[in-house]
Amino acid sequence: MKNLLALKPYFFRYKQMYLEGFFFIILTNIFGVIGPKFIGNAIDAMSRSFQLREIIFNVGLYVLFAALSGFFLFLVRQRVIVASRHIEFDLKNDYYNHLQKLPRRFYDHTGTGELISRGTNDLNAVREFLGPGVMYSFTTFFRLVFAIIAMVSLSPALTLFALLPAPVLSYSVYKIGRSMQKQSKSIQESYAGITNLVQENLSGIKIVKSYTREAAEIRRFETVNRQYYRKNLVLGKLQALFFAFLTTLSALSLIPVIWIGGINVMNGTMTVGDITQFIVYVSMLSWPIISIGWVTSIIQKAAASQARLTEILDAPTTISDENPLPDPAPRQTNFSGALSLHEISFHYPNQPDNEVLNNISLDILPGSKVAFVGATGSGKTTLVNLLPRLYDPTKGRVLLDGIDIRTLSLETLREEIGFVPQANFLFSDTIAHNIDYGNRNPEPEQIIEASRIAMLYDDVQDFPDKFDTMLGEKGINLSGGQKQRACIARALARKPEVLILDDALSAVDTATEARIFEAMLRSLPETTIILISHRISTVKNCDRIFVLDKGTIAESGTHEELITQESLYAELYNHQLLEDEILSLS
Ligand SMILES: Nc1ncnc2c1ncn2[C@@H]1O[C@H](COP(=O)(O)OP(=O)(O)OP(=O)(O)O)[C@@H](O)[C@H]1O
Repeated sequence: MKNLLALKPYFFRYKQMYLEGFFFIILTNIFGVIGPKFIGNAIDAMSRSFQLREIIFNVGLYVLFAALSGFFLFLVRQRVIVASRHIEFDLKNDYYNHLQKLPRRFYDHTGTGELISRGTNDLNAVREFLGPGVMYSFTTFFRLVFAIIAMVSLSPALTLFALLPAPVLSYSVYKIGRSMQKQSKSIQESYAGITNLVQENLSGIKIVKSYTREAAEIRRFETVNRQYYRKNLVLGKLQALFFAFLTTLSALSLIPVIWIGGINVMNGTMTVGDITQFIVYVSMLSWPIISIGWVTSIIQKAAASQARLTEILDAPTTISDENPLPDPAPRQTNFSGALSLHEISFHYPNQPDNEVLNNISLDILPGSKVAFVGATGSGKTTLVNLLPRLYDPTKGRVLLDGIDIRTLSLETLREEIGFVPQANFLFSDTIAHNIDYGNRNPEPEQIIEASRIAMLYDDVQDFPDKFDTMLGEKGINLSGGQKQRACIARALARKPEVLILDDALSAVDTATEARIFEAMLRSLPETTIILISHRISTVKNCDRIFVLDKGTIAESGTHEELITQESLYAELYNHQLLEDEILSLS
């Protein structure tokens, strides 16, 4: 239950609507409970002498009160249900905003399907509480209070008999409701599993097809879908039992009323009209009594869902919040792009025993072009991920122009760094929009210049709508190399001081990669460029090359210096020379 306290600020934001809603709940119930009095009067008028005018008058009043009750019920829904829709809108926005701010490491261990399911299913469960849950809780309370007052005024003893089955009814509803809620929770989890599987399958559909795994994927889907279907069948059975049980029990509760009420009429202590009125109250009460259990299960379901949402909403948003330094450096606008790594060590949060980087120290001069090479898994990507603070080092410091990057705002830092990761991504949008993605005020010249440097410009000229050509689902598909060059253009369009290219041209052949990089190095004399590549031909013109081996810097120097050392780099170089020779012979 205390999970729901997280919703307090939202309730306060719409308190006016909720307060008006509560006021209308009181009014709808007052009119609803007074109405049956006129039915009683009309029946008594019939049994005394058939006074048509009196009957019409009472029936008219009953209709008027029923209409007033209905009118205020309309206003209740207009306030409470509408307020819950407002909160749902705000919650959805807050959830999505939060997802955007969560650090990269959060996504390492949380499935996309899981996040989608929480943002839809769980959020719906919370919305049900904020709307129908709140509305029925208060309606139940006031309906019970007013109806019982009216019943006691007619006959306290009969009221007692009428209410005898109420605790059993409510408790049973609560118990069945709990089983239903458990089942719903398990269904939500299954649904999250299905969403995850579909999302993953569709993202990797090209792999599925190239490995002809369609049949296996269909079987995998069928298995989880069957689980989901079976769980829903169980829930269906529980619901069927629930409603059958309720109808029977509420009908049974009329037996003592008719029995004792009949005796009272025969004794002359009550009129037929009184009994009729009483029976209307008893049937009027059966829904509020049932809804005590129903509302309880809505509240429990919402509490469980809110806990799942809070888990995400409480995850620290920016990486800087996790590790703030005491005195943030003043914002600096002109960085030169000098980088220093001081005794950096790093392990991934989920693998504390696997030191991926070990006590690395190095300096990168402003405007210099450096490269990291090394065997796969040696830690190159991990190392460059520390520069825009996708992760923070577990030990040591990274300095940009002598300033510890943890003291800069993430926005300032990331504005200075253009990053082209290994796994690139383009949106289903125009080429121009994809290139100016990171810019606030994109200029067409900037897009053209960036695409020229990334050697994409000529390719774009061949597309039907040039830079306005749509990509992806609604447009054309780029080749692997074109995609990579578009991603490089995107990073360049921001005019960063530091440009990181992590195996960014692996999809083009060796000669083209070397040619593109050489041109890029020449076009950006002032930009600090950090290259990661497996190809020596690409990195050999860099000012400095660092060779990583099992998370440490094994060697560093220029290409000429390193090949004379006859160590790792030289070995890699000779190996690639040999490969090239074999290729040229074949
Ligand atoms: N998110 C992660 N969580 C846990 N371990 C990781 C994660 N990412 C990478 N690793 C591990 O860190 C080590 C270094 O990986 P990294 O990607 O930095 O190597 P790399 O030198 O860039 O390799 P490659 O040349 O294949 O890209 C590997 O052992 C890898 O399994």
